[in-house]
Amino acid sequence: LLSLLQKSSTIKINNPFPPGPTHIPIITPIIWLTKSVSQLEPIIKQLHVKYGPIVTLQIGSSPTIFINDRSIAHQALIQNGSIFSDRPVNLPMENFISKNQHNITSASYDTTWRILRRNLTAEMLHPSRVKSFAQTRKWVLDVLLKRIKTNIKSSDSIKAKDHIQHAMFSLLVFMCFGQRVDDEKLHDIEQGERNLLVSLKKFNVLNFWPKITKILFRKRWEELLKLRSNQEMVLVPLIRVRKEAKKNGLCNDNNNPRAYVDTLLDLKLSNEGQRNLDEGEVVALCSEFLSAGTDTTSTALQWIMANLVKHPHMQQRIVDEIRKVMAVSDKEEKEEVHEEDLEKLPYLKAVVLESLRRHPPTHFLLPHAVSEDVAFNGYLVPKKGSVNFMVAEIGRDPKVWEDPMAFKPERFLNEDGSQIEGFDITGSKEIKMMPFGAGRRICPAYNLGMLHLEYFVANLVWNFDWKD
Ligand code: HEM
Repeated sequence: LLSLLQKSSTIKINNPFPPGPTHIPIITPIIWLTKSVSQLEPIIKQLHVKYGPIVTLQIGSSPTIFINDRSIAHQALIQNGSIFSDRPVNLPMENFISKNQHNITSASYDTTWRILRRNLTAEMLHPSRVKSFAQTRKWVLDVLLKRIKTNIKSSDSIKAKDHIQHAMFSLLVFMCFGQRVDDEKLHDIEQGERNLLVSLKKFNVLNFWPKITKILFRKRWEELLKLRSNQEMVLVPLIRVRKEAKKNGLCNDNNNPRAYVDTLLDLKLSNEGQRNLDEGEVVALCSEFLSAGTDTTSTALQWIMANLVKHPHMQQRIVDEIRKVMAVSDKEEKEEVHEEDLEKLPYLKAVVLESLRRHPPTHFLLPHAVSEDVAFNGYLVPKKGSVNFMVAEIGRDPKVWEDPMAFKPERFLNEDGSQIEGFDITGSKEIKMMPFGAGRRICPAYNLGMLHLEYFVANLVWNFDWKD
């Protein structure tokens, strides 16, 4: 199964596409295009059973290759990372939203991507920067606990999902714009983001011959323009407020940590004549920050809490672990589990990891692409097309995980309850699960994501008993 990666003009002639279902031009590509990701997933699983670990589906105008084997994923993303780290060319409507791929998620694997990604990792995700938002996390936690308490007073049951989403969104909005916004504004921002994301599929038709379809489907095109301008109407004032504050030297003290938008306003694109980002590009990057960081974390948090409701003894074990670390006999004695305490809570971490393995919030990565046509495991992976990885399947490989469908945090612990040494969530030596991806395009915020999950889960179980 050794990957023989050839790069030559004979590749196309000598290597077929990976196998897949019969392709009937125009008809099957459109059928696949109309399916949502959740409709496609079971179909692709079946294709893997029939054809093996690498399959092709012709979705729309280009082939989409799916890989469900962890070793082959490692070969692609780590061993051949420099080739498999591109993104497919954006469809015209995606380009419209991402400002011509001027954001991290959709940028080609090139200098612009490097500049934007380095800005995020160095300026926001460096441990010292993450620490500067500890007060913000505490504030968000307080609001979350208060909202749940108020909810409990007025009703027997709570809809945890709404509270969790609200918390994650307000946290990311603060990190992005450096200010607390009221609930009404928060709602407007969230709606603006969600409406664009949810309705993207509806605008698919505009990707084909846009010049013509924009006229034929004029209403739809106008609707997209409206959604984009609504988003700008909400985000631009927040950006301008920060611009003014920066001019007046009001940003960047201890109570006012450097926000993501500050870093974007300072950023210079060295590959484009040292120009600054324009306002539309700042909007696109802020929007990416909010959408990449909120739904993923809040979905993961909901899965963890659901598992703790289902397994009360695990919830109790976390509470006992916290009690020991905080050296208190009763929950009521100390309200907050501090961030510094988290590293002393191996069982908590094991629960979080097990939930990310068993219920990764995204079942696929973002689509990857190769930077040139390559022969990979005897197949052609064409430059024009995309490659994706079955994240959920890979984390449930029975060759790595005994009884893979069972929820067993102990997998991540030694017999004595301590953390197993050397488990690497980034998969650089070996991929055993990949909730954050792997390789050069791995989620740059995987440490921040883990911190958010551990901090909020610890405090949610410390403050309340969660029951069905
Ligand atoms: C539990 C939380 C999170 C999970 C499970 C998660 C998962 C992922 C996954 C699977 C990818 C795709 C990797 C690929 O295509 O190979 C990704 C990319 C990304 N994530 Fe996250 N993420 C989380 C939190 C966050 C947060 C909090 C932020 C920002 C503050 C963030 C920012 C990004 C960005 C910018 C990318 C694009 C990276 C690139 O294309 O180079 N993520 N994430």
